[in-house]
Amino acid sequence: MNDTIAAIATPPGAGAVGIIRVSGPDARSVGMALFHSGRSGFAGFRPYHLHHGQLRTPEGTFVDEALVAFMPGPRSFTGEDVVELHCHGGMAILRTVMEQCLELGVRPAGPGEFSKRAFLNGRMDLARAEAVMELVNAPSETAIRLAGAKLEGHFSRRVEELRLLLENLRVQLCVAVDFPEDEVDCLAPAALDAALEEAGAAIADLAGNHERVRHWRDGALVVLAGQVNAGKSSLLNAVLGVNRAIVTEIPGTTRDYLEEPVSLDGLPVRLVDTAGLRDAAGTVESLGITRSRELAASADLVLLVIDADLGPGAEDLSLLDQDVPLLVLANKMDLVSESPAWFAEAPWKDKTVLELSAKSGRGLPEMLAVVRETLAGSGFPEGDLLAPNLRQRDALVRAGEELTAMRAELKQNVPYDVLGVRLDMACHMLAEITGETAPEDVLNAVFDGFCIGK
Ligand SMILES: Nc1nc2c(c(=O)[nH]1)N(C=O)[C@@H](CNc1ccc(C(=O)N[C@@H](CCC(=O)O)C(=O)O)cc1)CN2
Ligand SMILES: Nc1nc2c(ncn2[C@@H]2O[C@H](COP(=O)(O)OP(=O)(O)OP(=O)(O)O)[C@@H](O)[C@H]2O)c(=O)[nH]1
Ligand SMILES: [Mg+2]
Repeated sequence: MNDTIAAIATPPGAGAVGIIRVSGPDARSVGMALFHSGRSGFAGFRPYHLHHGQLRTPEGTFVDEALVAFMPGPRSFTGEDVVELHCHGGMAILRTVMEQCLELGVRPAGPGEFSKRAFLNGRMDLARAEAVMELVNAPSETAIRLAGAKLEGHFSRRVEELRLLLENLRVQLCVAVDFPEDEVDCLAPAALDAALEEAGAAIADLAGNHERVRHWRDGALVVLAGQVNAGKSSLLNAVLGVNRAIVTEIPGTTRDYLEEPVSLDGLPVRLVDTAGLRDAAGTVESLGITRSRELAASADLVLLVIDADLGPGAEDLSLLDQDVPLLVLANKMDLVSESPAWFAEAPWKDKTVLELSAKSGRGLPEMLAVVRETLAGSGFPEGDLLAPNLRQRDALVRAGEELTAMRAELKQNVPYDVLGVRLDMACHMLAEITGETAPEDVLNAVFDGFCIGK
């Protein structure tokens, strides 16, 4: 933490502007060494101001025209001195500037190292650092809102509340151990059990939000499956409004699956077109079909596409055996004059069968509305804005398990001082969420998942 780090903070590729961030004790001097102001009166960086000038090598060779900002610690993103070099956004330029920084003794930052420094310098707690990354990776507007609430600290505050609740209980437990004869103030087993039940429910509720908002946060996996030639790829194209997938009248056109993000009125969906199912297929196609089946099995919703005119086949029936929500799409309705007879036959008569035509677009909006309704129910759960990520959910679950175990042991008259150990453990798990106490391996696991420059 005593050295100075730098990284390209903007994505690779050409852009209008590309930023290199430098953080650490030498940030200012590195900036000063590279920067040359055009102004005669320039006497050094003014904090939080953008200075216009040139970046040059020590030999005086021009590297780029740039804007440079200096933010002195501790009032900076990392809490250390920070210099930002706002260059032109070209990879060669940014690499050259990076090389100049390294010449000056700066070390290239590892993944998440800026955020890790911000955390270690007390600029933000662990859950908020993770929220920054969740914000960057947010696939939808709703995901932005979820990450935003976390970044603002609402989630951390709720976890803190719960931890204080448990710590308060811990104190009462200690008092009861130390003054067993003082019956008035001592925590009776029934009262302890009730308190544990209440805290456990609150923790479980918060943990449950992870799953409740999953579709909104990550996007639901919706898989187009069914026999060859049913019109799966045509439907993908119709939904996207562009000819993304190859469509031909030849059965077995799609071999590899194809995933595209779609927003259904704000609900993010990962729509996947798969290789059509059939028996007699070549090696490549068979491998594709295996993937189709795997995808259908892991989907949040399968859209079973059936050629309305030809009717379902054995492969379509095989998809019904899976324990996955499924809608039947009777495609090519433009080819039939009325609802085909197979609609009324088992097992199809028990299924939701939506009539549509990828060709004419008929029934498409209705189908998308049903898909959205099936996945999202009544809409975004407003009360569930405090959504733990996987790591945070697991910590909550483990804290909850300690409370459950405590209640069982309480029933078996396990002494309070022994129960106290479990309560300590539950508090510790909650403290790991905000990073109040977090072992090095927890921190590394969190920040290693970040990108370089973050
Ligand atoms: N150019 C640039 N844009 C950026 C960032 C950045 O580092 N650089 N950010 C990086 O992720 C995000 C903004 N997050 C930031 C959070 C805190 C501070 C900061 O300097 N805080 C100080 C001073 C606050 C003030 O004076 O208002 C502080 O909290 O004490 C800067 C950026 C998004 N945009
Ligand atoms: N008339 C009509 N033809 C359609 C419709 N949808 C698709 N087709 C035609 O059906 C044929 C197969 O369409 P695809 O979208 O490639 O079918 P697929 O299910 O992706 O086929 P595979 O990739 O082989 O599994 C093409 O000739 C399409 O033009 C429709 O709604 N009406
Ligand atoms: Mg296809």
